[in-house]
Amino acid sequence: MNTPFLKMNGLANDFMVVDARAGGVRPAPEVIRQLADRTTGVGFDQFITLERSPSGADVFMRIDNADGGEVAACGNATRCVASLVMAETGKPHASIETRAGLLLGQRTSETISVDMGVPKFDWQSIPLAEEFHDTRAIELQIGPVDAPVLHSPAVVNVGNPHAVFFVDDVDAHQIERFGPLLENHPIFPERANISVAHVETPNRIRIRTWERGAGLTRACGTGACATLVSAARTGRSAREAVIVMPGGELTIRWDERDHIWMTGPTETEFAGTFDPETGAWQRAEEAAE
Ligand SMILES: N[C@@H](CCC[C@H](N)C(=O)O)C(=O)O
Repeated sequence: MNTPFLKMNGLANDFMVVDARAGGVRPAPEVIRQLADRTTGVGFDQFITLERSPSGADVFMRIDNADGGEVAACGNATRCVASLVMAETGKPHASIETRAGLLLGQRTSETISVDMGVPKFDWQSIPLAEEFHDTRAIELQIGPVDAPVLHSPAVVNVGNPHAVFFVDDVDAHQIERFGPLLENHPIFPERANISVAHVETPNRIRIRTWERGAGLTRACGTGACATLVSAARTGRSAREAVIVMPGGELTIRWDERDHIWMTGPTETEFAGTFDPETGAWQRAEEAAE
């Protein structure tokens, strides 16, 4: 049980972070699933491994969902990693390489801002299993054909695939029930993250997100980014808004260069050690007793 880790979160969307640059080891998928369990494991939404960047960025961030599947983007974790790198280097900025591309983070007073890159709207980039020329509202619905519960989502790739259903009340829908159905719908060959969004004002949107590979989370950074660009491109919101989630608020801005900026807090909860082979773990303070 000798591999150190940090337990961190961004608005209660939480992560187990391991530094492989310092000898840490990324466990096998079945051990990640075991560690993700909130009763016997550390409990988290994503497992984050920091590696040396082959492209000269400050760090390469590898992302595994709680189900053990590797994915290319994680907004809240990107802020947490940016915070760690800036503390390490003493610089007010950080470059983070991911499978979705190079992301730049910067400290802004008490929070962290990250340039999450440019959204992709074409159906092949989401990706979708069939051609849709207008991805602002695709033909997908849940419920009776003549009275669908949810329908016509906007879809976008912000480093990962998202579907956003615009509704009048995000708490009026059983996202725990329809989330898995939509996440695994055949229209999404790589599955998808599913959000319901209520545009309260052009600058304030409330969302709940069922995450691919993690389920219902308290916040989703890429979900917030996907929602903002989908609301703005359909004329429902401005290009900057506060996104309100059960775990807290993010400010998302879609700038004039088509880049999405995400700003919000990060938190380090505790340190610990674990065995990457067995999944045994303990908090640092327990080890000190
Ligand atoms: N919680 C993350 C999203 C993590 C990955 C997502 N579940 C996926 O599978 O694409 C965020 O804050 O963006």
